[in-house]
Amino acid sequence: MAAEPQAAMVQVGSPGLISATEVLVAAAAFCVLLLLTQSRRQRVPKGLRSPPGPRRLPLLGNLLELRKDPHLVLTQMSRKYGDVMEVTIGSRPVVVLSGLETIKQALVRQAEDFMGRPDLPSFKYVSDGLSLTFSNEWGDAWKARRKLAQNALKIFSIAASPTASSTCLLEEHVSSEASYLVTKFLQVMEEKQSFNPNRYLMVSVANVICAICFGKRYDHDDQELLSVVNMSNEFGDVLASGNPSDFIPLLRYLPNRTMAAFKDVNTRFNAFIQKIVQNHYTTFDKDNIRDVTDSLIGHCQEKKRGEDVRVQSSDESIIAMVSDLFGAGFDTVSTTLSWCLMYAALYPHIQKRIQAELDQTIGQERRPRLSDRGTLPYTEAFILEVFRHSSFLPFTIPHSATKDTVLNGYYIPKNTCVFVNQWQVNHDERLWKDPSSFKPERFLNAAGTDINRTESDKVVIFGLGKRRCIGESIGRWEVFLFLTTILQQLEVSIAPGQQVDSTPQYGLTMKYKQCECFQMKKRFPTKSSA
Ligand code: HEM
Repeated sequence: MAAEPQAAMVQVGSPGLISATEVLVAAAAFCVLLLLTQSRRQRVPKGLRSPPGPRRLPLLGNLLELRKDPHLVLTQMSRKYGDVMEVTIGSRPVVVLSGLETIKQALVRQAEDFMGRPDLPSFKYVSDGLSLTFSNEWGDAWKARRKLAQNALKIFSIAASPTASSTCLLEEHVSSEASYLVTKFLQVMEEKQSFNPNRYLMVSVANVICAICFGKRYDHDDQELLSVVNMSNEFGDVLASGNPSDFIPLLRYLPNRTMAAFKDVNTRFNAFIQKIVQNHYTTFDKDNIRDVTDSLIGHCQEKKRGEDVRVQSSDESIIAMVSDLFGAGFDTVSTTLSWCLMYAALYPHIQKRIQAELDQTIGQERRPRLSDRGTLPYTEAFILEVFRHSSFLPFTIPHSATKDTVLNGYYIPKNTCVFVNQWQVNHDERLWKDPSSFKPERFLNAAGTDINRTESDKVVIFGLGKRRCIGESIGRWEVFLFLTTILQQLEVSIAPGQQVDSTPQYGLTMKYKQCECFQMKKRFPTKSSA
């Protein structure tokens, strides 16, 4: 017997079901959308093509396919459609870039064309739309603000310390936080059989960026700081590439708990930063610039007196810049370190090799220094492999085309949203032998004595080009110093009988499922902590 046609299910006029008018309106809306999509496609200039991509459903586009682990799904699709492909999320076309060479072509060689940010609704909530990172602004004023933030950050982190020229402020902050962290881990181990180190990692790393930006540190039990660092997951869920609420306009008008929670998180986060910045304004002394916040306030006041209106920064934009640096500065570094500890625990033989290198090069008489970088090739190779294998930032923050442009022969109209798949590059079989295996030695030269720079340059985790992370050096240095300080003193393992699930959970930064399953043990009896 033939199946009943779908339309027969619609009981015209009966209460609670779809009325004939509604069916007609829906059909009309569908046709308009279809026409809009068609007209978009017809706008491709003669001789050019739109990027290829999978078939899409009306209204939803490819949303259903991208619901879970979009970085993996898009990697799979790129094998079929190539390094420049187009998917549709809701009704919005998104160009997805894969392949190291294609990504370099877009973000480095055609940097101006691809340096924009899309006007996604969630991005507008961050710092009330003034964020350096998420606002869809990239003109001269924005470039000047990015430079300003970069300079302030450099002066209060990696530039030589004014008190001790052989070191820098970052080294001072990280060394003391890392030593405190080791003591804290050991204290917790005295009370528990096993524990979750990530809470302590997050506070220690947050304290480093707090010291740089605000000139202050918090206690590990400080409730205010804990509530702020705990917001990072809520940020990461909404700001991750492909969040449906950003792409389906209808969802914005429905009661939407994720977006409501996101607004609330932003309000609380802004209030935290605003309070600190206000306090800096009250105690500001132009002859004693204490930290990044002071430096930005000083610049703002100077510009108000000066005539260079083009790069003037408002007080609100200062709060936004500080929020960006603080937000970007702790979640990324603490997530890297939490992956480092997970890999060290999962691969004890690799951990032992790092410790042998540390013992041989540094010994136990002194703590690791930044100047030890370059003398610890295996440790450096391990960190590179953690970046590559976890690819915990699977996509950069979404980009957008700043003008109509052409990439690899494909036409990409102005304002197209662009996803850059870092995970794909770091697992591309064309670039890596056995990409799913965790093997730090892939980054060593044949003699095992140095990093093979050709290999290390293929890892993409900080983005590339004009939007490349402005905290890259700080991030790399912090990870090195925290990790070496921890592994020099402690043996990290998974408690016997405990199950760990190290599957990354999709987000702006991917984390593994938190567990109270780590054990740490002192490697040597206490010696000097010089
Ligand atoms: C391991 C540590 C880190 C990683 C893996 C990382 C990675 C990234 C990535 C992938 C982006 C986006 C690039 C793009 O959209 O193309 C980014 C942007 C950014 N990062 Fe980082 N980051 C790290 C640490 C830091 C630190 C420590 C800071 C500040 C202290 C920082 C500040 C920023 C800022 C302000 C942006 C926005 C740049 C822009 O939009 O122009 N990051 N980072």
